[in-house]
Amino acid sequence: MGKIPGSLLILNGKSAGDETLRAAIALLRDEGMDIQVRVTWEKGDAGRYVKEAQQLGVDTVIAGGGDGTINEVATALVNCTGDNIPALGILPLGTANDFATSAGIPDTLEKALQLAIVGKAVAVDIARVNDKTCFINMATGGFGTRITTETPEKLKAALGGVSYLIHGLLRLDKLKADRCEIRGEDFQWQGDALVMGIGNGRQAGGGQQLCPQALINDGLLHLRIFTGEELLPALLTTLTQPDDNPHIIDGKSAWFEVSAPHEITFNLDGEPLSGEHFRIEVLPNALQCRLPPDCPLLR
Ligand SMILES: Nc1ncnc2c1ncn2[C@@H]1O[C@H](COP(=O)(O)OP(=O)(O)OP(=O)(O)O)[C@@H](O)[C@H]1O
Ligand SMILES: [Mg+2]
Repeated sequence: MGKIPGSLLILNGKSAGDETLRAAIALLRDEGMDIQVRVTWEKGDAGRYVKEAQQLGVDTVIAGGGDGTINEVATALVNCTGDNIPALGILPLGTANDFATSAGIPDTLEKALQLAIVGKAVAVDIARVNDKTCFINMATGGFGTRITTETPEKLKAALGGVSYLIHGLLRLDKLKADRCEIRGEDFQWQGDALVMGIGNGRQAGGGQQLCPQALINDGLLHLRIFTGEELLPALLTTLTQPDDNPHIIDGKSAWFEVSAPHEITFNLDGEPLSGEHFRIEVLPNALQCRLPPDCPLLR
């Protein structure tokens, strides 16, 4: 015990049958690495395994899955108390993998595993909504929300990240702007939002760069609102020419408050949360994460 720092991989059950992963782990174990694996079945499992990981005294908890799995593991790490809190490693095995992709996590399984175990841990921020639910990557509301929450599992499996966009376009008739009011430090806006992204990270919805300047260790959240009366022209121009676009409003703040006269749904790292009022705040340096040295999300 103790000579090589241990890791506990929390693997989303959707990827439990991955033979390449089995082989990669066997290889690392042959090289002397101590890796334990736990498989999730439903929400809540990852949180319990993080507690176990802390009791085991491992140095790293690896989130093996998509943005939702990273979210659950990161949230549980932030809620850990004590001084032997493991660092977060990321093994992208989800559909969109927006956080991992924008953080520059290698896309081969072996390299990602290696980085997750021996990469340098740096302090990163997380965001918390209404003092309860966390997101490490992004909160999206409006149009983007409908895309992700309504994308059926089968379409996701068949098309990967692209399915979010295609599925969204197929449902254009159902989309409408969401009326809301948003406040932050030196920021206030009221109107109809088509899509709004509040980012600790940069991209969501399978590659949509909603907060292209966001950094995960600057103590700030970046906000981008896409506005417009007519949906299709606004959507096409906003996605294709982000600069000097009258339909785009940007903001930056350590916190944002979003209020709507009726229930709106935010999508936090791919998981929905509905309500009429949201206070979203950044928790600076909330956890340690093993990231590539040239990670574009670090300042
Ligand atoms: N064995 C399992 N089978 C199906 N779903 C699971 C299983 N274990 C956990 N989950 C659920 O999977 C969701 C998280 O999935 P995750 O986000 O990691 O993958 P994804 O949605 O395919 O990827 P991405 O978010 O990157 O598109 C959570 O809601 C969690 O409760
Ligand atoms: Mg997900």
